[in-house]
Amino acid sequence: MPSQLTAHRSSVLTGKVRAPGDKSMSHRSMILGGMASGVTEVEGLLEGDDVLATARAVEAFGAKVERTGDGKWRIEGAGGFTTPVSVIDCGNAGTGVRLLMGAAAGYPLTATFDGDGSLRKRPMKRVTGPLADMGAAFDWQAAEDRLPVALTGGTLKAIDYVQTVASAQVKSAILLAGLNAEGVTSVVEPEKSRDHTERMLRAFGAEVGVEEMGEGWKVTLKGGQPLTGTFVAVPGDPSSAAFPLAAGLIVPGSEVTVEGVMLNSLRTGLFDTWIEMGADLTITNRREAGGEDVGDITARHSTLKGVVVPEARAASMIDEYPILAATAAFADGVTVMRGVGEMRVKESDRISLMVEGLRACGVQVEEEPEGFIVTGGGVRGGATVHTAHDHRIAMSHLILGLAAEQPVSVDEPGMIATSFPGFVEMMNGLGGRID
Ligand SMILES: O=C(O)C1=C[C@@H](OP(=O)(O)O)[C@@H](O)[C@H](O)C1
Ligand SMILES: C=C(OP(=O)(O)O)C(=O)O
Repeated sequence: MPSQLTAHRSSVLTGKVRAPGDKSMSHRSMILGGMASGVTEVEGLLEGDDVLATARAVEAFGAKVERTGDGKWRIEGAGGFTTPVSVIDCGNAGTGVRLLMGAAAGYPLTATFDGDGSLRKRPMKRVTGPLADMGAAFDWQAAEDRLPVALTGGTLKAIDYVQTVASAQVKSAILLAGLNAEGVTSVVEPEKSRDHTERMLRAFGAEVGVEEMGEGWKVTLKGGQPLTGTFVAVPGDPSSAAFPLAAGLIVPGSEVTVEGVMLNSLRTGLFDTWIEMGADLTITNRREAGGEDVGDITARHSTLKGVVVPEARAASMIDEYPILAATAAFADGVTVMRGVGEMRVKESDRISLMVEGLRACGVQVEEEPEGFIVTGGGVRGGATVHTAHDHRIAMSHLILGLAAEQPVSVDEPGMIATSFPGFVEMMNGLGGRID
């Protein structure tokens, strides 16, 4: 991958593509496969750097992990994790490290978790706090709340945990630890976050309870339930499908179809928002695959208008605000994105980097502590955008560049491979010009 990539104004994008496998489900299939007894076969796994780091981690914890074909993996779990011989390096993946810490906490082992420069800046206490309440011990190696950290797991007690901000990573870490805790663990969320852990736990043979509570829910899990290896078919990632679809919406004359996209309603907030903005987005061939709703999505070039995104929708599209902001730059009027303070603790401070990048491209943007407001109406481009090691910041600005007046460049494009290997080839195959 070159040290910089540049997107040029492109004429028309057309064609059908398949999104890479869902990142959330791919991490979970590896981790649950490693915790389970017996063989788990996975199809459609996202072979991005984040998930490959999780695969290596699961192997280090004692499972046999083998690639058997394109996106096809076989995991032979040992029915639990054992002490690894070296540091567990989770690379760039918040999901990987947080879920792995939860999974590891319930076994009698010691492990040190680390990650790259971006992951070392992200808060970990949101997960280690509740895990410590359950009985795990944490020793911060450099600074409190930051990787690297050494975990000592063992006998855990169930907790009842009430989240203030909905986070699937926190919920999942607690549930995975709860699997090996004494008693019934519960997690209450103010709004519903993605439920892939709950669904996959059931597929591996565990019972998971769900009780509706206002806008959110309470998830319960009894400790001591064994997991048995199973078959997991991973559908296409809606968070990745968002990029070619966005290009279809903003490049005049375009029609882009992404096939096999997961349509779990806890992941589709962006598509709802685009439709409210007037996007010509159609879903066909709805079906069920791998325990999830799946469909093909077609995006045609559209005249978009600005909207106020409901704050309650944040959890269902938290990773999609950067690409929403890029499309909002081409809309008529103002798009208001609030209640998204969590964006500041992702691979980068995504609010501040989107504000900086869009402004450099001539877009009017206002920054708020927990959100940002984009005034659309055309994009000049003609800038090199700093991505701070963040794949979604890089891809969002490259898509913006396909419809901007002047080219848009991004630094550190190698990070795109964490979630979307083949992104550039896919976009160019549709008729885009990224080089
Ligand atoms: O559980 C998951 O797979 C994820 C949860 C989200 O994070 P939070 O739980 O921190 O909101 C999301 O941003 C991340 O990309 C994937
Ligand atoms: C936030 C993301 O991932 P993670 O938290 O796993 O690093 C993302 O992919 O946008």
